[in-house]
Amino acid sequence: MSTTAEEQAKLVETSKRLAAYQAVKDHLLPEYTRIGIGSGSTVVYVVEAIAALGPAATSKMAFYPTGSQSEELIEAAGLTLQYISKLPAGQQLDVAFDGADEVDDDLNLIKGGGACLWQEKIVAASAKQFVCVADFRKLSPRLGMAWKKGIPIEVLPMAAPRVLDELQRMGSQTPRIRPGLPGKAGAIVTDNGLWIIDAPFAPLLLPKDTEADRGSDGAWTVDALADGLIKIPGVAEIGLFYGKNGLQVASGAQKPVAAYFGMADGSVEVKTPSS
Ligand SMILES: O=C[C@H](O)[C@H](O)[C@H](O)COP(=O)(O)O
Repeated sequence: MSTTAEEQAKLVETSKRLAAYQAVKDHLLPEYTRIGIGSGSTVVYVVEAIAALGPAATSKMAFYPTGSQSEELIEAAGLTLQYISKLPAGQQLDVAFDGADEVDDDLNLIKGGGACLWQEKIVAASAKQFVCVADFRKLSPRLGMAWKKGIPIEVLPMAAPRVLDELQRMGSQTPRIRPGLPGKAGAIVTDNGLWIIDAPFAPLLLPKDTEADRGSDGAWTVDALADGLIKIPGVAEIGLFYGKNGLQVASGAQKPVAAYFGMADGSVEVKTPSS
C-alpha cells in the first residue's frame, strides 16, 4: 500500500513523539536535577514529554540547552533554564537527551543537520548518560548509507577554503559550505558564529570491521575519519559522535547509552551498546 507524502510526514512525527515519550519515561528519574536538552525537531517531543510530567515532577530540575532553539523550547515549556557554562567543574548532568541524523549499528551518530553539533557534543559529553531519540529513518548499518548530505563540520569561516581542500584530499568528493536558509544571503551561521561544511564520504566502516584505518575500497572507519577531521586546522568540531560503546566519563563521552527509535508500526525500538 503506498502512502502519500502527507501520511509519511505524519507517520514520522508520530514516531518521533513515541520515541521521545518512551526515552523520557525510562531515563528521566525523579531525583535528577540537571538535564541536557539537545536540538532539532525530535527534541521538541522530548521537552513536551518532560513538561507533561508537570511542575510537581520538574520544579527541582534545571535544563541545559545546546543552542538557541533548545533554549527557546525550555523557556516556552515553563522549565528552568540553566547554562552548561555554569556547571561547576567536576560536576555532570544527570542525563542529556538529543536527536540524530543517522545512527549506526555501534551507536555512532551523525549530528549537525540543524547546525547545532558543537554545543550538543559539549552537553552530551557533560552528562552521565546521553540518550538518543529518533525515528525509524535514522537507523542505518553504517553512517553515510541513510544520511547522504555529508558529515556536518563546524569551521572558522576564514579557514573554509583550506578545509574544503583537505576534505577532498581525504576522499570527500563534493564537500560544500552549507548555504543559509531562504532569505539569508551567504552561508548558514551557527549559534557559535561559525560556518558548516557538509562533507559526504563513502559509508563508514565500524572499527570492528577492520584493523586498518580504511577498507580495501577506501572507506574510512568511523574512528579514523573522525580523528583525521578534527585535526584539520580551522575545524572547530565535527558531527560524528563516536567512541567506545557505553563509555560515559566526564570528558569526551559522545555515544548514547541507549538510542530510541519510533518505528513505522507504532512500536519503539531501543538499541543499547550490547543489543
Ligand atoms: O544540528 C542538529 C542536531 O544535531 C539534531 O539533533 C539532528 O539534526 C536531528 O534533528 P531532527 O530531530 O530534526 O531530525
